[in-house]
Amino acid sequence: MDKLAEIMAHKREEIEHRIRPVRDSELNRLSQNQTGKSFAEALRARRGLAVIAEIKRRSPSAGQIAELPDATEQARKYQNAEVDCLSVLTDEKYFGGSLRDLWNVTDFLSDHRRDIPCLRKDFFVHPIQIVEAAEAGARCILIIVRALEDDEIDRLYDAAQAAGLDALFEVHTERELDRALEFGPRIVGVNNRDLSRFVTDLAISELIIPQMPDDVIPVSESGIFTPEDAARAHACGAQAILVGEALMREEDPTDLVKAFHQA
Ligand SMILES: O=P(O)(O)OC[C@@H](O)[C@@H](O)c1c[nH]c2ccccc12
Repeated sequence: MDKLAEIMAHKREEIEHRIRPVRDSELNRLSQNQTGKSFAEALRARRGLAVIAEIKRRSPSAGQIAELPDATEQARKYQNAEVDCLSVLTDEKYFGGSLRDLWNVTDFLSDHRRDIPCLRKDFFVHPIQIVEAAEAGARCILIIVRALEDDEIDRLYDAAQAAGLDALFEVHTERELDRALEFGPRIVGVNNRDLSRFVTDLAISELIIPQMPDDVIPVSESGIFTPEDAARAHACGAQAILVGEALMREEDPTDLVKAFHQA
């Protein structure tokens, strides 16, 4: 079994005991709590290349990246570095994150009156995870096209919209882009990393981003370490980059974020 299939199988099992029917009325109520910028608005507000900074302790491909007992410490660094959005990994088993991290981070941001929208980065399969995301203060969820059936994507995207959340559609091939576009996404990320084999190649963004229609916000994800990498992503049309490991490894990410913004 490839790694993504293994993670998805685990995720389906992990959430099984939390699954219950989720009504539109519940999602609509959640949408009323939201304040501040949406995820898409924050990306569009940046002139030049927007930066989505990820809080990630470890991953199946990189192994251990950072100890980080408290996710808000990293959120503070990212906030000071003036990133445009945050991505908080909430998967425990493979990435060492938790839903608690997301709650802590969004509490921290609102305590400091910082309007930085957060993505709940996890393997979404059921609308209950969208309820959890919205309750924890996320403004965006992730839809990994390769990992889901069409009817699951439909159900997740409908639920996200009912809850007032954006969805980042993640693709890795041209075929997956075509599939994603059927759903009318507003934000599409090209994962430069093949989640089945963990090979990373920026040429994947260079192939796929130019094929996106003008009304989507193109994001280049994974394997971006240097300002030159960011410039490559920007040059092929990315409006935003999603960066985890490179920023997690900086004692102070300010200079690197600045260089990414100017790439
Ligand atoms: O640490 P990197 O190489 O900068 O990558 C960040 C992000 O793109 C990556 O963590 C990621 C992209 N898609 C995912 C889906 C699930 C978990 C993680 C991911």
